[in-house]
Amino acid sequence: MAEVVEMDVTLKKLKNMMADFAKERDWDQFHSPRNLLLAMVSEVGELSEIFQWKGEVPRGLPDWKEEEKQHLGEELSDVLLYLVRLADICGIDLGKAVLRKMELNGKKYPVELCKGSSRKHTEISCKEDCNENGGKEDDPTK
Ligand SMILES: Nc1ccn([C@H]2C[C@H](O)[C@@H](COP(=O)(O)OP(=O)(O)OP(=O)(O)O)O2)c(=O)n1
Repeated sequence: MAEVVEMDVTLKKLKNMMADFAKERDWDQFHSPRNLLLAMVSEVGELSEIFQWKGEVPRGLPDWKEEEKQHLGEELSDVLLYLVRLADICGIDLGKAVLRKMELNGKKYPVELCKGSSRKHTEISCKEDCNENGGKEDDPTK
């Protein structure tokens, strides 16, 4: 098995690694936005297959064999790598975008309204919880 070099992983490093990987193989021609999106979705399918028919599984997957966990890691990695590459090819700074999105998520789901509830933000009750606009607006960020 190939030796795995331990190093700090950043989105920027992964982006550069994927760019080098494609360039070395003259694969830039295949890495179009649509192709990468389809490749990522098919890897999501492979990821789903691992969980298919197993029913709910406990967190940490305590009963899974090492090979099964390794396989899971491989499929998760494929999804991540294609996602990083797709963002790059589309000219999206994924690091910047994800930090901005986390900030938006925090505003959309304020702790005081959402703690212990899995309701979608459109279902958070404004009538009881933020009645400044007569309950007309469901989205607390607007
Ligand atoms: N045109 C391609 C083909 C592959 N890869 C890279 C990104 C993924 O991490 C991995 C995907 O390889 P495969 O398509 O061979 O998929 P799997 O590794 O899942 O193998 P299999 O489909 O046989 O299970 O290789 C890539 O960047 N560009």
